[in-house]
Amino acid sequence: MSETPWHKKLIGGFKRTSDKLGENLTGLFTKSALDEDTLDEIEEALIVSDLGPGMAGRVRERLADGRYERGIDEAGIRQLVAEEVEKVLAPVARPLEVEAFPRPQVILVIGVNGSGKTTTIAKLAHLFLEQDYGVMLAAGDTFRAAAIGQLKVWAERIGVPIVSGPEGGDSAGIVWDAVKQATATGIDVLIVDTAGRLQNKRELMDELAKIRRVLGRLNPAAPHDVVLVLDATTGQNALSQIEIFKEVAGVTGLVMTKLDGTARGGVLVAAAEKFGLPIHAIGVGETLDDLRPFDPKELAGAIAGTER
Ligand SMILES: Nc1nc2c(ncn2[C@@H]2O[C@H](COP(=O)(O)OP(=O)(O)OP(=O)(O)O)[C@@H](O)[C@H]2O)c(=O)[nH]1
Repeated sequence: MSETPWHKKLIGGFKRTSDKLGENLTGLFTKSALDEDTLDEIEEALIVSDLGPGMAGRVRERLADGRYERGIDEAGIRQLVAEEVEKVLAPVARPLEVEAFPRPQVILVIGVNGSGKTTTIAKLAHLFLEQDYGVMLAAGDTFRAAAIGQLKVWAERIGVPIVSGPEGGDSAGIVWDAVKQATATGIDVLIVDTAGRLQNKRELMDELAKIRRVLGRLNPAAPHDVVLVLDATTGQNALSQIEIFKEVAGVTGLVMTKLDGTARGGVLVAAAEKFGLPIHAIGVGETLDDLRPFDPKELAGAIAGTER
């Protein structure tokens, strides 16, 4: 495996998760036969590591199939976990591709405040710029002046145009202007920030529906992507957010952030297993280079702690 800075970051980012897994498994390794009690404890250790009941059950089954009659050590269990995690992540690992025709491809970014939405938009824009695409941002979260200001700062820093309006302005109107401008200037990707007021489901739903109607009038295929940003440090709460946003916004894919700051990285696997939605990228830090599409094998190794 290559020792790129990203690889180091990935391993470092998931260190807390894999350490926690190790902690939960400590004392369970046995050189004698794996009895029912030990299998129960291993299954439990995987569940409290946020990997989800499905994963825990499968690892247990594999351990119980007789092959490990003479026991298994920590490295052996980690290897099994890595294999099972890779099986779950491989089908959902799907980078965002720019393929809309006519351009621009419109990406709505949704998520609760504080999930890392603004930073993720900047990071995505940076990724697309690296691939030589023309990128524009739209400050569709007009609910808070700070959100507009923050996005403007990012736009300036990475050098992309941004369409914004005043606080309390009509977000659908901003999106309309942005699509017009993006089309006129040959932009490839338009990334739209949206309000994250999950507290008021009705308002949020109405606002997103209005944005969709406006977009649809300019291009029936838009929005091409509806990307939900999730904060991994919220653990199981991230799973209920997927449920709600799927209902109100028709989520097409996920980005999970802050995997560096948490021992709850396992929730990424639980989310993949429960919803099967594409996972476009993961965030393992605050800088622009900290968002990357991921390699399922590499990520599985980082989560299970087989790569250090
Ligand atoms: N450690 C870490 N911090 C992150 C990551 N992504 C975002 N953050 C930080 O999380 C905080 C919130 O991120 P924002 O991008 O402002 O989140 P937001 O969802 O737009 O939140 P509002 O601006 O409150 O709507 C910031 O301090 C970011 O630097 C990540 O992958 N890792």
